[in-house]
Amino acid sequence: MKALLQCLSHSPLVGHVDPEPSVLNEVNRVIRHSRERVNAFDPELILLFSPDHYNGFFYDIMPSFCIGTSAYAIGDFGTAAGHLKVPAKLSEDAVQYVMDAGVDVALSHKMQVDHGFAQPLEFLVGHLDQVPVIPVFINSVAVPLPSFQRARLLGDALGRYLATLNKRVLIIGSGGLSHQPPVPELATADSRIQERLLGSGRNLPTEERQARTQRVIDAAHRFVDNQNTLHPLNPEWDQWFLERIATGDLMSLDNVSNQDVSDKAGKSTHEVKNWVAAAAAMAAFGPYQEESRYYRPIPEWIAGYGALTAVPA
Ligand SMILES: O=C(O)CCc1cccc(O)c1O
Ligand SMILES: [Fe+2]
Repeated sequence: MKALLQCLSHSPLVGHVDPEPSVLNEVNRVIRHSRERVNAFDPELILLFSPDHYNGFFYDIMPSFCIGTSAYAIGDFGTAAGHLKVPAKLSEDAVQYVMDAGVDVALSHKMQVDHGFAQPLEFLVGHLDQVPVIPVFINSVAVPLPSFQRARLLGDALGRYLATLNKRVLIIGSGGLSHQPPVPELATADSRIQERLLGSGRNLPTEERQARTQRVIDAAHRFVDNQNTLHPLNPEWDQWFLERIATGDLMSLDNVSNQDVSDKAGKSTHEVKNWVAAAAAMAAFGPYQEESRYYRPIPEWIAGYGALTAVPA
């Protein structure tokens, strides 16, 4: 087997605001099962699609997509900090391949990433530097956003690139599903936060980092008490989306409009484009089939929380 697809929601609230033990145990079993699956597959290379939450990408220059030849995780919310093990030459070749395929992806020789990248690596392989990983950023919060179709085409091009390498590749899509945590927006932020979104947030002083973390934690507690304090989770939308990914029905997602997703499922739901890109990359190896699926709305984590594993058909 040449490729394994693992899509997984992330939330930095894991360990900070947890659901009741029965739910937490259930999710931990799902994650453990996925980790065992990954371990059995024994990947030689990981292709990791993830968003960022104004920790590494800002409005000074905001690309739709970016591939890193080197990446450093900041360790927000207590997630793993440090350098990812990035195969620089393969990442750079991937950029060229994707450009030749018609998707003008950005490149970073010094990519700063957050829990979106670190959490799935921790959960699925244990460490940031365990297995070589090509990190791919998809802008999922800073409007204007790329479309579902472009995310699919990015994934397809990267999948075709990977298929030339003749390696066992684990393809990870990190993020989603329906959710809208309190991420600031440039249009409505006060001038201090605007400065942050324009780039000064790249290296937040400790107290500001703590305040930012606490603000999200407080919002999660309020959301658990009253699910109208943020955009409600949307299990129906999530299930519909999961079915599209599970069945490889990716083209039909091309017609999903960004406005519709924000309205129905919340503004951070665009993170699911990382699942779309990952699934498209998997499909470049040939037809795939779902192996396992999990879903549960978890207000404590401000997340429609899902996991989906697929293997070649
Ligand atoms: O870092 C932030 O400010 C937002 C964090 C955040 C919260 C809940 C679910 C997520 O998927 C997420 O990324
Ligand atoms: Fe996120």
